[in-house]
Amino acid sequence: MPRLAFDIAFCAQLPKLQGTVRKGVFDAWEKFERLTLDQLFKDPGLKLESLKNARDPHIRTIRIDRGTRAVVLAPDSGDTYVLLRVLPHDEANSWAVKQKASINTVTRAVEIRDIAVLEELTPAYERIAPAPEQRLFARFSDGDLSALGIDGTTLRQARVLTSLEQLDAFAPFFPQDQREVLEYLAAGFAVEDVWREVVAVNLAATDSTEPVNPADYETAIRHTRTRIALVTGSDELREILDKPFAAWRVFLHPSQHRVAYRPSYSGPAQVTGGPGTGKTVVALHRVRHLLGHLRDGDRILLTTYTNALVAALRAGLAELVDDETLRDRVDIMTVDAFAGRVLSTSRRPLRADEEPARWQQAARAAGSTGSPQFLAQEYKHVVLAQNLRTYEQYETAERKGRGSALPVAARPPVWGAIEEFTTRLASDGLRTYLETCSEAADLLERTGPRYRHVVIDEAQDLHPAQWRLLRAAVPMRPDDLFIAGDPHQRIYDSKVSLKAVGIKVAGRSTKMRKNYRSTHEILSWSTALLVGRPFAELEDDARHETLLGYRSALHGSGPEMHAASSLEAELTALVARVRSWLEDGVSPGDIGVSARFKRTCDRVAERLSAAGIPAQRLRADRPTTVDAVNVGTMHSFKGLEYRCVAVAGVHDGAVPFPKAVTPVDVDRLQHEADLLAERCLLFVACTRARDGLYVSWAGEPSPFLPQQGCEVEENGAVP
Ligand SMILES: Nc1ncnc2c1ncn2[C@@H]1O[C@H](COP(=O)(O)OP(=O)(O)OP(=O)(O)O)[C@@H](O)[C@H]1O
Repeated sequence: MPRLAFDIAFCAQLPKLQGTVRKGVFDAWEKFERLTLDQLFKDPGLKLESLKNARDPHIRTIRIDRGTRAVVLAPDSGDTYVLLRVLPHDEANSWAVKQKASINTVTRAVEIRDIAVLEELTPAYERIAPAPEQRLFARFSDGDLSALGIDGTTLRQARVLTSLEQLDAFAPFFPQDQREVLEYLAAGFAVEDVWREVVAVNLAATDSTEPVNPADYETAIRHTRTRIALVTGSDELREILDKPFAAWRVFLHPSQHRVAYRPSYSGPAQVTGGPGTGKTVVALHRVRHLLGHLRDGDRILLTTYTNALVAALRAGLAELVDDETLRDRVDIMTVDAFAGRVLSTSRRPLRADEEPARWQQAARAAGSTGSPQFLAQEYKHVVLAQNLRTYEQYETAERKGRGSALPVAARPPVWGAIEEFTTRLASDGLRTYLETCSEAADLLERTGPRYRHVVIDEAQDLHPAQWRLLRAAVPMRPDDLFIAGDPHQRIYDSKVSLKAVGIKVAGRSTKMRKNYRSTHEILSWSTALLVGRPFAELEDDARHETLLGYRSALHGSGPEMHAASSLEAELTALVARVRSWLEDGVSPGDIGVSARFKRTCDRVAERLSAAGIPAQRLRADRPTTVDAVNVGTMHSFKGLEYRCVAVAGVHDGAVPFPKAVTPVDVDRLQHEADLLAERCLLFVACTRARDGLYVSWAGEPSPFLPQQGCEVEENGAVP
């Protein structure tokens, strides 16, 4: 019986396709289910056409609706066809004639390459290439490359390349598995690592050790589980077409699948990786896996840093686990909310803006000369972080990570101020979030854990007191903690390693390197914001994390910069940018605008609304809306994503925000950590973008932005 399968590149197009086109795809799939191959070829509605001048006779097109066609792989053998792309009529034809399908004899998967473009590019690059020994892949032998699945044609083409930029130019046209191998090698990985990271994970999706038959597409399509979805029923297809989120459910990359669905980990496990590498997706799948093995009475805590992310996780889990009773066995909340629930306290959490005055009072009462900022940091980063309860403990405590000297003789008044601060809070019916976490951890350490598994997303910003609480929430057993995080996205001032809080993940840690969210152009620009800065690992702060091999398979236009002469002019240009995204068919809910300050966000939302563009401030319980542009601070954008993102107000004096950076004379190390956190904040805001990124400022640009080296143009655009 014929079948129509779907290529992952088509799924990536889905969010942008009109409803009528999706319906056309559904109808076409149904015809494949109903008709014989012979009938399909004769069907007047489908028009399964071969193409004149096609580089590969197996690449054909079918009609989807008036003016739209799908390009399909229609092999000679077997009766499974693969829908590769859906495009306007002429574009579909001109793309289709240039493509060639083949079966990778090492990974056993089907690959598609733009053979016409590759053949056109190669001689031009060959002419300007230096001597062979100076080229990009000179250090790899033909044998090594062939063992990794590079075929003769790709080998000739790859051999002319001399730089990463040239590889980037070729990459979108190369066959998919071979492209990945070349990108890993170019990023500095050894042949064995590439085998393990790319080839072996793809092979894991196959079930055969027989020699590969390069003409047997039926088998190869089944083996291409990382890129081709075989849809089993109309409900499944409807779900994929209606909820793009469902698409990655089908296409969980083998490296993600391996981590999420490993039957069991002997202890805490960790997944790290740059923005958009699917850490949240993996964490959600892990919850799904654990749900399948829960014993009676067992529960799971799925926790993260902000309320907006809680809402996103809740929505994500609902997409992934249909059974409501099963979902009810997962508590999804922030760590702070969990602490509040454990303590069931009626004390009100202290607001950040109330803190300095209270520290001032406490210092005065205790005769301490420490500034409110110094005392607050001492309490947070030394006392609470090390869980110090008595002056004797504090007197001898190491102040690791602090950049200010505090001789033992100077400690009594500091301790006095801290005691004064906490006592006054309690008597006024107040509490700090971290104090609550610490007290909740004490309680659980006494009364025992509440969960069988704890899964943590955005783990990089958690404080040691929060870690102590999570550790106490689950017994030390296999599969106790599953941790997802990225040290490059630390935007708060806690810098703690898992090792320091006694959580050992050695041997159970995986790093994701492939970004599924942003285009290569957005990603490389954003990554450059962090280049050259040291990032301590989440696992062990004595070791450094890198973004080596971090890459995106998606291509698109690069970020746009806009320099304005005043805030008014900046807002006018921003409104125009948002309007042009809308005119290009982007829906309002797919657009996010972020800024460093709430007041800038208010101005942006007002200006958009005044221009007749629906705009809404992000709310903790509703991270995105479908019918309005989402406007929020850079902090509130953590963990979210939008098709198009504008980051406004990126001027000197705002990014970094001086008040968020501890002065050097208060604490040198904290000063550096705060500056880095501000830099990461800009990185986080920019990496929320999938297809379009726009960054603007008025006056002097943020020193974090790459040098613009130009005057503000009349229209403000930076060339
Ligand atoms: N295997 C996959 N194939 C296609 N898309 C994927 C895949 N895995 C994840 N995605 C998509 O990539 C995007 C980023 O995923 P996710 O939010 O899990 O990344 P993350 O690593 O948690 O990001 P961040 O750290 O920036 O918050 C999402 O849109 C997700 O649906």
